[in-house]
Amino acid sequence: MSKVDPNKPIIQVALDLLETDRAIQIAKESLEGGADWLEAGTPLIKSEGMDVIRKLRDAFPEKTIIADMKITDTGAMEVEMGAKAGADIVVVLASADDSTILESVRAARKYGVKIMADLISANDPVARSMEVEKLGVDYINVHAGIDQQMEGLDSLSIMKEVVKKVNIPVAIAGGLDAVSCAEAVIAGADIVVVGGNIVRSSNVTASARAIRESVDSPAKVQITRLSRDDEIRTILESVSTSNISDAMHRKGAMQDIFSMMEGKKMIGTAVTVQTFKGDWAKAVEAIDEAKEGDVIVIYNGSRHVAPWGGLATLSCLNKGVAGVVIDGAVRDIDEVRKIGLPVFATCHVPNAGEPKGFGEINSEIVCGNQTVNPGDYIVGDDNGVVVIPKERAYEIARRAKEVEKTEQRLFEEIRRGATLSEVMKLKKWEKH
Ligand SMILES: O=C(CO)[C@H](O)[C@H](O)COP(=O)(O)O
Repeated sequence: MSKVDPNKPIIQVALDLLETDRAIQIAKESLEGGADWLEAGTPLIKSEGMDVIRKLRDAFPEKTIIADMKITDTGAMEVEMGAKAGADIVVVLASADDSTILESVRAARKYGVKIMADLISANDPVARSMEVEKLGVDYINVHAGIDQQMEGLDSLSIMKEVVKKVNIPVAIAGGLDAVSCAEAVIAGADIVVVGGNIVRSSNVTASARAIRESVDSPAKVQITRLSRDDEIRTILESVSTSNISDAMHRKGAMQDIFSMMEGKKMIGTAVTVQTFKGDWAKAVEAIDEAKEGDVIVIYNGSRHVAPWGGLATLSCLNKGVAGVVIDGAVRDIDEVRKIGLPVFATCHVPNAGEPKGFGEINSEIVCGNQTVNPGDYIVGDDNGVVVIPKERAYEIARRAKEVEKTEQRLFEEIRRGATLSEVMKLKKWEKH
């Protein structure tokens, strides 16, 4: 049964998956890495029903099992379901009505299980944590939900307040990794709830072990703070344009624009150029406006006359510009390739136009059939180029990272011998 030793923080692995057999396999691997408690995540319970709790209980008779049911109503009935299926702890939303929390607590006492109250989306989480403690819950979970995390909410600052106000064990959840787990433990967390950074890892055991080491020796973990822009760029470095397209629900990919040099990745913030067939003045003037780490994004609209070539590419390299995207043609492709700056364009041709000077720098443009504003994040690789609106850059980067993690785990399962349709249970998830 569930106990919390103040000197040994608990790692609760959140099995946010869709299939029981994969959940059991990943649970085994995470236990090997040092995880303590197994949580049947909300998506897993919705996908497989309470039977997943029964199967986890059969597979891991000695382990503490949490049913993350996020109960909002009919507290007694749902706690009974969780308890009878074999859970030790049942999760109730702290934002549920007091009557639901009280009924959940009463049923928990009757069936010999504990209640964890999840503060996700609670209006005043610190005040609510004190109220639910009085209502009799056994644990509090300070939780930034997965969608909230993607928009930058983190649970640590709230948890630091909650631990000062309640006497019951406090869990923390929401995108935790080895570094944030260490910070949470230093700040007083008794339980760290980790989902994606363990269960979507290609090496679940190693990821769980890294969390184990960090919660057991948090002082040894190096904590670095990045600016938001650096954080976005660091995440975007580790994902592909395909991952980003998935994260954007297939929006954002430029049409008919291709890498002119295979194997070169580009990440940067847009300096936009609107110009006209072959007029290269504004395109070249934009190099002087660009800062290090920018990408020059040009609408030129001709496949036959290039507004860009080798000399402009070399000027960009000198300024630290991250790359160039042209809805139109590029020339001097041999020079451009030698220089090595990432250039993406519709095609390459020999013809240059004239520097007439029509057009504009840093206005909204359409490039590759996508709207691009100055400052939007532009990512290019061998798949093509995607535009991420600057207002959603952090969120999309985080979501793309989740896509990438999920794919890494799928690659690992296919490497072990399964086919893609087996891993994804395609037949089951075809539309009914
Ligand atoms: O309950 C959840 C989502 O509502 C997750 O289980 C919890 O947030 C932990 O997962 P992650 O570490 O991926 O955020």
